[in-house]
Amino acid sequence: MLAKLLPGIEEKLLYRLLSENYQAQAKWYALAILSMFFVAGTTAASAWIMKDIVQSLSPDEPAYKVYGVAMAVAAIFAVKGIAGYLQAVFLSIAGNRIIASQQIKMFDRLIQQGVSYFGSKSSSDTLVSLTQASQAARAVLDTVLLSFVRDLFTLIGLGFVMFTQQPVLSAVSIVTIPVALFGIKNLLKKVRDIVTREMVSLSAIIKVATETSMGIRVIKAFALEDHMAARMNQAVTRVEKMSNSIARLQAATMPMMDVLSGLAIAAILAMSATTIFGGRVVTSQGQLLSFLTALIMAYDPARRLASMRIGIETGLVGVKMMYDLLDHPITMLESENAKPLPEGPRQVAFRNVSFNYEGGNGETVLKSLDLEFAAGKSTALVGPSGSGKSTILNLTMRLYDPTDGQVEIDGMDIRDVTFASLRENMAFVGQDTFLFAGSVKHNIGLGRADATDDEIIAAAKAANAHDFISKLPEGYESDVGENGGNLSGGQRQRLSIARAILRDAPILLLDEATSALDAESEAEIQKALHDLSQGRTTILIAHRLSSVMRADQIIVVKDGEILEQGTPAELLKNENFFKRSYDLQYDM
Ligand SMILES: Nc1ncnc2c1ncn2[C@@H]1O[C@H](COP(=O)(O)OP(=O)(O)OP(=O)(O)O)[C@@H](O)[C@H]1O
Repeated sequence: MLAKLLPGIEEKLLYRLLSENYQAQAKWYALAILSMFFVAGTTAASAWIMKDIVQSLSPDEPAYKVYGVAMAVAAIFAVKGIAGYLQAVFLSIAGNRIIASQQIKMFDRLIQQGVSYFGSKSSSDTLVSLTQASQAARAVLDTVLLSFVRDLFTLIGLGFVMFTQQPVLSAVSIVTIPVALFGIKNLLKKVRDIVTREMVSLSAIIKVATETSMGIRVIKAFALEDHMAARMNQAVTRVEKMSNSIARLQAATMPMMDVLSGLAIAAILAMSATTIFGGRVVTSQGQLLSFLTALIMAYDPARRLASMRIGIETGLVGVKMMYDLLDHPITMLESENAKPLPEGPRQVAFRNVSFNYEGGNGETVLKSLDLEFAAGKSTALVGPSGSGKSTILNLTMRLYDPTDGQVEIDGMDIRDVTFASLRENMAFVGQDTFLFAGSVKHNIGLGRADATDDEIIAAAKAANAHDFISKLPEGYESDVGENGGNLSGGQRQRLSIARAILRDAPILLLDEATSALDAESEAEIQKALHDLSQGRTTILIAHRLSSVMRADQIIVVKDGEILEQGTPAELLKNENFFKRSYDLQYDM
């Protein structure tokens, strides 16, 4: 119904926002609405009582009447004050709950999304949705409620006072309403467009800020300070401009309403001296004062009601962003019939797998691959940069689904396996080691939720990390800094190896797991990883061929196809890609 009263507004969006949230916060909204009735009632009463104040001051009236009116005035304003306070508090409680619940809902949706979703959306847009959009949802609900309940009922109350006191003059003042609405309609057209552009610019500010914080080393090394400052300046200026435009549009309703009310009051005053049907329009001073007070008091709620659509339009831009995020189809769904992996040796196989990235350059990254990673054995993937090695690991972890064919573990299509079971069975160490905010212990402990302190220390020892951790100011309790910024690349890598060791999973995936280590540490960790890989199905990617030589099997991938395959010794026997790379690296 509301949407019908507000033609032109995105009805579905508004209806959905209202139906989902009013129900969830019904108690608080009911209390807020109840308080609003009191605010509306007491506002009308405070105008009505003007007549009694004037009349009670006449010398003919007895003193007790003056006391009575004085007490009534005190009571009306006390109730109005309390109701106003309660209305604001209840509305805020409901509003803040809505912000919190929408943020949680959005994050739940976000975290369920597959990796491809994050590739297609910028992190700054996501941040704007999480912060601004939920605030916008609250603002729209507040506007609708305040305007439709408090302002509308206040106006009805004041209109009642006006009509009962001065029917003819009230009829005259109503003439101004269509004029005001016509003016507002013209302002509305621009609002949505400007607010949308403001949100985009806001996202640009966040993007520059995040990039500055993440890439500060590159910025300093290449003296990009001015470049970044110019980008920030541009984004900030754009938001400033948009905000000013919105403020101008919103404020434009004020002078319009001011002029209209001034004209109405002047016309009414002039008319009060007029005679209609042989009698003066105004019969008593008290009634005229009541009427004028009601008219002046009606100004604010009328202005808010008139500009309500601007407020709603502004907020709905954010609400749309919020629903875009909430409604975005989950890009990686667990199958309805998904089951945990049964006991098994954990052989991994690619059956006729083809794959290309959505939003990639359109080229097929993996071409009808048939691969077998023997259970409990280690297989090294070798090949030129961009040949598809990391993509093979991505598909093994089911970060993406094959475009064609299937990936199997012990003969079971991994699309039929629960995510929990799939992840439980795998440990991964990548070239970009990511650490989370918190202590060293916390970061290693993420490998297995129930790990004891002793197990964490044992994993750190196995990853050759215990010595450097012990030298940190607070040992295992030391903070790693944002994305491990307090640690060196090699130290971060050792922590992520410790995390994988702790996980103790039957399938081990290593993507350049030792790339950030110096030769000495690398040799030690190679040994640790080699020990770890014993009895586990291990797939490792390494550029240094020394790491590869320990593998049971080598698969050479080029342009998404298998070029060569065999044990290291077998491959070295013939003239081939692997042999040439080997000779080049060892300068033979
Ligand atoms: N998220 C992605 N979106 C689109 N294209 C991608 C994505 N990740 C990789 N690619 C493309 O897929 C191809 C294979 O990349 P992949 O990372 O698997 O190669 P790689 O053999 O592991 O390379 P490197 O040895 O350099 O790490 C490349 O052409 C790359 O540009």
